[in-house]
Amino acid sequence: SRKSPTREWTLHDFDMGRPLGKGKFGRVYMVRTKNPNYILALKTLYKSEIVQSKVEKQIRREIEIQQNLRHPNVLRLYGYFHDEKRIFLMLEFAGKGELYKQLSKHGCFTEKRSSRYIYQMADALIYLHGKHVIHRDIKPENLLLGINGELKIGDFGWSVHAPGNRRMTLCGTLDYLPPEMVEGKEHNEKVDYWALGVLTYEFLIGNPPFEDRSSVNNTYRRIAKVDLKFPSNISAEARDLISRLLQYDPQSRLALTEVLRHPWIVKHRPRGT
Ligand SMILES: O=C(O)Cn1ncc2ncnc(NCCc3cnc(NC(=O)Nc4cccc(Cl)c4)s3)c21
Repeated sequence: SRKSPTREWTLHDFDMGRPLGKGKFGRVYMVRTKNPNYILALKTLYKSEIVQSKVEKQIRREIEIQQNLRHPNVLRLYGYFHDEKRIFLMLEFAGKGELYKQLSKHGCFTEKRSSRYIYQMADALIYLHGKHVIHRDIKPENLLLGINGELKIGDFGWSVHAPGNRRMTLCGTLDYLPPEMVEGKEHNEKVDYWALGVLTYEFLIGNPPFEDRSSVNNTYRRIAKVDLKFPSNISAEARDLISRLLQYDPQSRLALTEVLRHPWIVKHRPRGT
């Protein structure tokens, strides 16, 4: 009895596998559908916690947005269902797990590995922005790796349809916020361009460019000032790309199509592509 994507799913449709990790709102399990045997990741979210944290609207928006996305570097959300206590997100299983675990294990990535990830990010962002979706929460913690090491953007918990200017209850790291959001101004998809620059920096150096572990206010100040410094071992091309993305003025940030053609990206592409 193949389930049509729209028919109600229940927990009985799955064989439970190993836990993959636990997030703030619940655990993620590797599961398998019964017939046919299809592997996926089941994220459980407790309704009580969602209500307490007032994120029910965000979850609804995430489900509405992510169910319509189809891109090799965007984690699929196949569907969802709920029981009296929990909501379950049926997600594509990312075979190589969380990218940030690799980043903390290695400290930082090589220029070749970083460049290939940034190419995939730019390609996915062109797709998302083409559908007027701003991710707004690009950071290593929200990136996963598919079975062949390909990057998958997950967790659209903060994504919105452009343009957004909702005051973000700032939870989690500020390191990826652009000046316009730090200053509470209206923002558009160019916030993802800035985050791509921060991500490139963090892949290569191992920490984000404006980090100040001692004070949140200093991080704000360094972002608003674009107080950008590079260690000496970063190639000139990498510095060039990062500097063209970390521009104070959103309109001056390098177009994503230009990122795909940037020398630092092209030189590390697999041969013949
Ligand atoms: O789980 C791991 O620890 C790692 N892991 N390993 C492999 C693997 N394969 C797939 N998915 C994984 N993890 C789930 C990634 C997510 C995708 N989408 C999400 N959405 C969300 O959390 N939304 C959300 C929650 C609470 C509030 C709000 Cl506002 C929004 S979480 C995997």
